Amino acid sequence: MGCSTSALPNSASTTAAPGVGVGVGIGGNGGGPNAPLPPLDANEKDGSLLFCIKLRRSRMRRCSCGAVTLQQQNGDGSTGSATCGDNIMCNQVLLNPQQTKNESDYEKLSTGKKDSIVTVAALGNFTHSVVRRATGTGSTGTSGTSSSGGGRPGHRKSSLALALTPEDEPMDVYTRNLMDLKYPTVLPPNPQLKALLVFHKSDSICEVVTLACQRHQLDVTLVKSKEEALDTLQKSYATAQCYHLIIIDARSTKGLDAEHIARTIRHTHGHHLTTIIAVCKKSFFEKDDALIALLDAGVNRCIAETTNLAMCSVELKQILHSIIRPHNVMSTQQALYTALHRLKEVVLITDDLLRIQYANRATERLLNMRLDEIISKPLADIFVSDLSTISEQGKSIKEFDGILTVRRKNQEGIPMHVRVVPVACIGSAPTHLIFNFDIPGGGMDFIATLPQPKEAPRGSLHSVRRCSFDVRSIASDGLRRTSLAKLTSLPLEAPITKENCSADEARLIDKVLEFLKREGLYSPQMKEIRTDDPIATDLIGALLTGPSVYSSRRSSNDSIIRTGNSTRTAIVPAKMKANPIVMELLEESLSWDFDIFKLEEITDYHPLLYLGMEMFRRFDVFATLNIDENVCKAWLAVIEAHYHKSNTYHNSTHAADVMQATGAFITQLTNREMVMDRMDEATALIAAAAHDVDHPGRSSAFLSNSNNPLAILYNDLTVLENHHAAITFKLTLGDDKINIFKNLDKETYKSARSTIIDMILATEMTRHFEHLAKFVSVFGSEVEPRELVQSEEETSILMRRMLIKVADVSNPARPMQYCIEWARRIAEEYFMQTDEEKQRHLPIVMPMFDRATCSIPKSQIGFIEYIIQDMMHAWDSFIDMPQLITCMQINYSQWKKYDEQGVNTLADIMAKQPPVGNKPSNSK
Ligand SMILES: Nc1ncnc2c1ncn2[C@@H]1O[C@@H]2COP(=O)(O)O[C@H]2[C@H]1O
Repeated sequence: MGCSTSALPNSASTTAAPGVGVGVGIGGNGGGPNAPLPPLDANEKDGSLLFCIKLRRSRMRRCSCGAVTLQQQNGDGSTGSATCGDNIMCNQVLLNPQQTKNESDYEKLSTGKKDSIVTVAALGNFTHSVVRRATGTGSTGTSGTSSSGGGRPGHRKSSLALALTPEDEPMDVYTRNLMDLKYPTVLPPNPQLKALLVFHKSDSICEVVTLACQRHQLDVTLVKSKEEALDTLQKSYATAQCYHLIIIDARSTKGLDAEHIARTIRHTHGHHLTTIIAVCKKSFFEKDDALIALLDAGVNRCIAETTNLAMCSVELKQILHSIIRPHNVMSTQQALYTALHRLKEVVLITDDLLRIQYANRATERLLNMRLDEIISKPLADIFVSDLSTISEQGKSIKEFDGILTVRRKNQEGIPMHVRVVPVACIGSAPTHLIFNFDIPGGGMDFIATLPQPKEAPRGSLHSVRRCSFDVRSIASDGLRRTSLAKLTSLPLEAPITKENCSADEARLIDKVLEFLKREGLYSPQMKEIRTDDPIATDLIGALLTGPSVYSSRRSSNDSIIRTGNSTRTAIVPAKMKANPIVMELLEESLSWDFDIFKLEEITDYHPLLYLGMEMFRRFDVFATLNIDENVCKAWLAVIEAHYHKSNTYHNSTHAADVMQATGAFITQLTNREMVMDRMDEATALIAAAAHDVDHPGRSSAFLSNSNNPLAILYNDLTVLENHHAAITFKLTLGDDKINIFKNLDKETYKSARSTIIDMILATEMTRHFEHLAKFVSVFGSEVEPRELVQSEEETSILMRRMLIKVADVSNPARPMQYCIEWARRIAEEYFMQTDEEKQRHLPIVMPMFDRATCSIPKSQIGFIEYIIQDMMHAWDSFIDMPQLITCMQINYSQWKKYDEQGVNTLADIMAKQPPVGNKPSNSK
């Protein structure tokens, strides 16, 4: 007789009968009473499998961490307690707290007669030796039996069932079938294990350790110093390899400082789950201080030196089973946490006292708070509703399901459908409560940070909700239905249109159109520039036209670009977080009415550094690039230092402003479930931060007209943007301390670089209409985007280009007070260019931008009408940010009013403004 075993993989069901005979059955395949254990397959070796095990109670003990472990059967027949291996996961755990279905498991174990036998279903990494020790059977004494009835034909049997001798007492049977396993686990990785041996010299001990590793098929690398060890680890990290086991010679501090090495490794990124073993002198085990110091430094286990290969091999085997394998299992938690974090649904976990222990990204968005503002807070702080029912139900392990009102940071209350699931991680009382939020009716509109104007007609947000970023479906679904009319009515068209033709011909024409589009046939004359409006003509002409217009004019050999000064020193404020005013302001850093000028002021003209770090943090850029925060900080500081403070407009505040808009757009895209992946977000933010770096405060046309070396270098083509992109990479790659890309693998780096360059080049205004028209024709078309462009990647490129373009010139769509300040800054910069052109007798690129005569309102009206308006409508239709349109319209009306009132000069306009730094009037 024996146990019937599970019919399905990774699970077991038992129907153990009283008085079962000695038996070890695997997969329900009958073995004779003395049949040897069949070998475990790969899954069984490394996976977390459900085992059905019958055990004598007296051989079990409860470990201090709450798990039930085995009592070991020593070779001499005595028993010893199985210990809780490394305080992370119990050694030879039979039932660990997370794996028990309910508390009765433990009760059954602890209350039955001392020597009765229980059958437990345990999820773990058991091996034959563990099982043998559990049952007290040696390799010869075990025999396999299994019931024939338990397994379903056709299914792989992977559970291991054990039973004790027939003379054992009747069993207090606890039966568990596979359905009891409520939550499936993620199978851990099953890698080829690699060991790094750090031995000062290759003596006999080192040799034995090496042989023992090889005996267990470990791939061994031997190094002789701390530096070599760290270098090897660094290299392995960069090539996505890893060492699972590091064995350090700790016998003497003369050769190697094992404690220091262990501590350094433990603090190195990616090594929190690496198993570190110290080989110590036997004498160390007589007093504990040296060993404890090693363990405190992060060593998992200290083993005694030996020249006996068998002993060393057994020791290593134990380490493989009891530490490395559980570590592998634990590493899979990262996958679960990532899934949880990326979930669109709001998930929040509290402890039993309702203090928040975990919140995913969706929670941050819902509450409009950062993680560090959420974690550890009492739940009552974020709920308006009374939580006593939840507490009560939680205590009695009952789920709660009801409507509660949650309070966002701005005190706005939102009624939410909340489900609360209590979980007991240790013992029987719930230790944690899992909160899952829904909006009644399913809407997610609460996430919008600014009020939506009533007049903006919108399709339901549901219509554009997607599980992942899929530009094609966005275009074919929400965008097309809600805003197609608006988009297609834009005065932008492909050069050829299809009329009166068959569907096949139309498709062919579309293909041809796309081909033509890529040849850059969209031209600046797509919108006629009114000749009676000289300011608009000047500005728009200068922005949209390439250098040829001016190339025939006279030039000068002077250069305005300061060359040879590529290593500006960047000052990184030591304690960025220390300034509470900055921190408070940055809390709003994703709002469209964010006050960038105040940030400029309170950071002493380092807005890019502060805003940049905030954006990098909010969008997990450190993790995405696998880079230390300090490298990012240094990078931002250097990039910021290469923006020219003397420019009134193209300085680091503009870069920070564009980065802020980029962050706001990414958030809005995510809110509408058009999710960019993490690398897309990171590259977009990097491109935004660097897109105008080292801008000389003069236009490309000016550089061409003045024979500036950059214009010569880039043949008058896209001069500034080429320079911004090139210097970004020159600076970044030129100094390891700021190289934010250094940990990316080759392919990822290549792709990130190409995206960043493409985005920076897209900010060039001479191709403005080309980019806009492509965007509109792809995202506003009746035709599926896939038929218009070659790949999803191309569609995504069009979207990213438009994102940075809109961010770059979003100032006319900012709240009025900011819009006016930006207009002042750009006008001042244009005036300075005109001043210099006059002074140096260069062609005057925008004669109307003369400080003595210029009408600022007219220039802004022209800029909005010709450049901004269509683009904002197209972008708003795509991402649904009606506040862009609202602000733009208010600003436009204001410029019109100023124009009518004859308020023209900068001085007139500024006299009418409240000082910047106060909240704008049209932001809410
Ligand atoms: N408010 C504005 N008024 C006029 N021109 C602007 C305004 N904002 C941006 N621009 C121009 O648009 C250009 C976009 O690319 P750049 O940042 O290189 O340079 C910018 C300015 O020349």
